[in-house]
Amino acid sequence: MSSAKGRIPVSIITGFLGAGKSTLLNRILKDPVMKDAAVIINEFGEVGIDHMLVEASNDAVIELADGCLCCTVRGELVETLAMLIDGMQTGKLKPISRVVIETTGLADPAPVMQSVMGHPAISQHFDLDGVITVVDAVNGLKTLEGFSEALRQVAVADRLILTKKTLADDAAINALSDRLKELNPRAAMTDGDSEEAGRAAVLVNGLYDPATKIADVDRWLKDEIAAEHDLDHHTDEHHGHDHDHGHNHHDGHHHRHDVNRHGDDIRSYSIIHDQPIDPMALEMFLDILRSTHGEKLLRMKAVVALTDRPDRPVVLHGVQSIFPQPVRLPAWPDPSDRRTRLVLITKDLPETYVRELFDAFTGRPAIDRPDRAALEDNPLAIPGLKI
Ligand SMILES: Nc1nc2c(ncn2[C@@H]2O[C@H](COP(=O)(O)OP(=O)(O)OP(=O)(O)O)[C@@H](O)[C@H]2O)c(=O)[nH]1
Repeated sequence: MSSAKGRIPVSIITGFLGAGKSTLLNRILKDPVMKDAAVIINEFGEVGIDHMLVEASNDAVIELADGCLCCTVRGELVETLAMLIDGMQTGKLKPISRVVIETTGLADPAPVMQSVMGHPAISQHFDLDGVITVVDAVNGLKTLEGFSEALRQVAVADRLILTKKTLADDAAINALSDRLKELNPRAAMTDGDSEEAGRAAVLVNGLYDPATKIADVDRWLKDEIAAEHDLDHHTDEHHGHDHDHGHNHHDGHHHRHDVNRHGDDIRSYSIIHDQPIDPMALEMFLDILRSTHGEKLLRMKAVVALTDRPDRPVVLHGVQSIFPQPVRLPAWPDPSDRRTRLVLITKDLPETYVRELFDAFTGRPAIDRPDRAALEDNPLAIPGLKI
């Protein structure tokens, strides 16, 4: 298992065409903290002018040995990241504190996230810190209705930044905010006009505080925040599946979030389990989920208690079928809360299917459901697999 020590956080700034990504990036680059950051403008091979619009200030750029000032690169992201590692290892580049990638407006962020997380050589050096999605208050709602890329950008975000609020009326802003909370109740929401939006701190959304390298599971999973939202709006939707774990933050731990009203089926929910899990059972659960429905798994984050070392939780995250090597934490960040917590964002994948699969492997019996032994024998035995 890998550790976070010495790894470089990578932030992805995404958002639909014209939402304000470059404007935001320009502001953030003025933060002195960004002086050792590398910026990659991901053009996906298109001829783009975005890189010319980023006013890289002297403080915010990496000096390459050949005198090239700004690491503004088009082309393959993996090659670019590999080039950064090579540059640092050979001393041609000074150490980079952070990488920021700005995607094109039409990008599905998943391949960008996978480039950071899925490549063995790259994921050894870089950690996906988070996805920051810029949403335009004027056009955001329409864009979400018309473009699946925009939906995905919002669904996988760790933070949403709402721009152009001065150009929109309150009713439109409220409608958009509600929709964003439905699609992604766990994302932190930042006002694009605020001072905060222009600070490098908005890029910090990962498991580790880059300064201390200490894991902040609560901030990363944000399941408690989402739970409040769920309880506010969907108190009648909990199904009878809760576990007694001795915490009283909220009554139920399985949060159904129905966002079907626009015809999409993006859901965000968490699974909580209070007993340590057999590592093999976890592996089988993930293997089946990935191999049968990987493309529907927009994002997953988890902290898991395993039976082999229940005192040292394992952290994992994944995008579609790509899961980097899990990280073993030295200890539980909050020793009073040793529950396994999985947060999933899925598209067209019924929540009950994921729950039943998890329950089958973690040994919670049910009369009408195959258990782990039956699934290992025949993974197709799980009901709903043919969805
Ligand atoms: N009023 C207002 N205008 C904004 C704001 N953010 C961006 N803009 C304007 O919106 C336009 C598009 O902004 P960009 O930063 O280029 O947007 P982008 O997302 O990088 O655009 P693409 O790269 O084309 O996808 C520009 O004219 C900006 O000046 C904002 O918060 N308020």
